[in-house]
Amino acid sequence: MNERTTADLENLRGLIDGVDQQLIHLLRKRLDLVAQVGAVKHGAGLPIYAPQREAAMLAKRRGEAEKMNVSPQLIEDILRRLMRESYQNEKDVGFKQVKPDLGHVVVIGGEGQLGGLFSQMLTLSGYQVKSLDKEDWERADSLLAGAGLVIVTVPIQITCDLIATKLTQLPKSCILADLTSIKSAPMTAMLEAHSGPVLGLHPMFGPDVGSLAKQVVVVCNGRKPEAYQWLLEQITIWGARLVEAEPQQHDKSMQLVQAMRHFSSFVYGLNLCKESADIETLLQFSSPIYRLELAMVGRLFAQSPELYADIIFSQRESIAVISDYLENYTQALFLLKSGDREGFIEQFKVVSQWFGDFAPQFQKESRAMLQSVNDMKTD
Ligand SMILES: O=C(O)C(=O)C[C@]1(C(=O)O)C=C[C@@H](O)C=C1
Repeated sequence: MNERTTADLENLRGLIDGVDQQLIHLLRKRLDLVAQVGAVKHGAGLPIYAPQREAAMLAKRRGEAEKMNVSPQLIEDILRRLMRESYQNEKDVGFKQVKPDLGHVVVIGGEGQLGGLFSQMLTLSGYQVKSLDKEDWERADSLLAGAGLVIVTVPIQITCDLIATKLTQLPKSCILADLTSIKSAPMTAMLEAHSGPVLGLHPMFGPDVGSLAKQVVVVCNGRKPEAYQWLLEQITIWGARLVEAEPQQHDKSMQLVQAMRHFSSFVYGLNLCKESADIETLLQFSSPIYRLELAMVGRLFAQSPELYADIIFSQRESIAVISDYLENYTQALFLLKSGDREGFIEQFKVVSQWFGDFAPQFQKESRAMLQSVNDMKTD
């Protein structure tokens, strides 16, 4: 680089630094305003996530950006990232307490990760939360006495047994709820053990989400829904979206969404391990989609094996779903072994048609994800 080029670059980079510094000031200003919005919402009991406001704001900013020859997608990406920050910050202000006269809440398994998250959200909403874990059963009677809500969030294999043996003497008006990732068996157990209000919940997210904004919670109505409407409202104020489902319908979907998905990720990892694949090399040659896929599989093995075993082994019906997958794999492999390229293309077209409009929609969504993966690269 000659001296002139160096000087020009230095000058321009100095100006860019100035603009970026102004951005930081603007971000600070926005965060302060969002904190004020958070306080107003907290007072009024309004949900942290305001989809209509977001849609209207994004549409306006996109239009304004376009007029100034700035990519509309760029401003949308930036604002979406900023709003993620808003959810996090608004959460820390706390939430309106929908049911101040509830009495205390007992979270059975409160020291677990998901139990901890719900305990935190309830505490941020002004409830008195007591945790009942393995070592606390001796004092269970005193912990449970006068409870307005009991939430069960223990490993799946012990959930039903625990409900049936330990939760038969709850106060009549107490709400009994669970967060188990299957719903039929725990719902039956809860309805048998307790004659008061019963509610099945399945949070469709892991405990590491920063906030509940936009996250989905599946709701299975058990008994006396009028008694627990406040809890559903409370969860909505935390920003989550509620999706009602019948327990059987939910469990059937979970065989595909969870058991089959996690099982095939497990086998993917197992295969890489048995093939002694060199991850460093794989990453070196990886396209963003491969890196993302590897990250999705790899993240499984950073978590608890017991948790995944519980999810995969929780429904015997999953075996049929996973066996079907194996059958389809075998048939597809046969196409390859027999050199049936035409057969493969035929099958591909059938599946494309079946995906319909979702295929291009998923392509668009994944493009944004892949670009983020690429942005994260540092070497
Ligand atoms: O306007 C609000 O209600 C806000 O909470 C602020 C804000 C934002 O960051 O602009 C954040 C979350 C909402 O979903 C919508 C917008």
